Amino acid sequence: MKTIAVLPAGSVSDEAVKRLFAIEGEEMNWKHHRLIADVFMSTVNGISDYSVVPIENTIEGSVNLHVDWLVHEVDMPIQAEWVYPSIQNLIGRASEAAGEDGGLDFSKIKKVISHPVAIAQCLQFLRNELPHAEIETVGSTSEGVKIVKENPGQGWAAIGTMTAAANNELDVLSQGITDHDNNFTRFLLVGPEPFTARQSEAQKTSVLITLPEDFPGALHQVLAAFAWRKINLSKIESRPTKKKLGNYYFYIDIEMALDTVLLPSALEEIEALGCQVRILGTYPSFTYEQLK
Ligand SMILES: O=C(O)C(=O)Cc1ccccc1
Repeated sequence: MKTIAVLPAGSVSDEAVKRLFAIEGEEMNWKHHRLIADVFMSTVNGISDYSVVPIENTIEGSVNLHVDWLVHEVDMPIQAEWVYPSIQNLIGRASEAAGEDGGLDFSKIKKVISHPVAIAQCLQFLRNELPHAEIETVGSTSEGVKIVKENPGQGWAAIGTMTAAANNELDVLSQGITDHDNNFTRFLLVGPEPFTARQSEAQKTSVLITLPEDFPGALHQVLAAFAWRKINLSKIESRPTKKKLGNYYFYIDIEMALDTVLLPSALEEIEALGCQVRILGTYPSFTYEQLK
């Protein structure tokens, strides 16, 4: 039985990983952690086999804190990626937000608590509907819902999943409040062993490339090494190396497994240019449709 470290029950991550492992005959042991740092450390310390990391969102783009953990704090390969919709809801007590006319009056909600990514997904809603409310960030959406549950009578609300609302016996004050439809999150499964519970034709490899200093056109040559081999890149993003202001590495997702001849030769060519190449993993990629 595999042990999986993930944010608390009822979080988007928890719902998402249960979808990935909804396979007949697979039994899992879940370890819930309040903070993403502890989710990572659980596998680093050998307590869990895999950690679940929300890495990118349709609205927000990369979750930089999580990318940085993956790159700077731990050295664990990515073993799978999958996509899961993140549907957010305003959760609280209808009795605390009751208007004079019997409907809901959001002006009675004094504070909204949630994960920063969930707040970012609902900014317009918050601006339009609860402009007066204080915003508080916590380690996960489900933690916010739990805090609301434990503090009745305060006029507090949380942004979270329907599962978290049900788990905590709270009311859904507004359903589906993200500013854009089609709001999906890409999750990574990281850990020492390959993920073999499901197969996918789509394979990806993620690498970090650091360019040599004082080499005009280096990025162009890196991209050329992929381009002339017709290797598809699905993402390229620069992030600070944290060593010196203005120094960056490139985080690149390649739509190909590392076992094909083409990709190792492209990476060799890039190293020959004087670039540093670090492989973050080569792994299967699952769409939401594949997991339904
Ligand atoms: O806080 C959660 O529920 C998470 O799993 C992190 C998150 C938050 C918002 C969108 C996707 C993941």
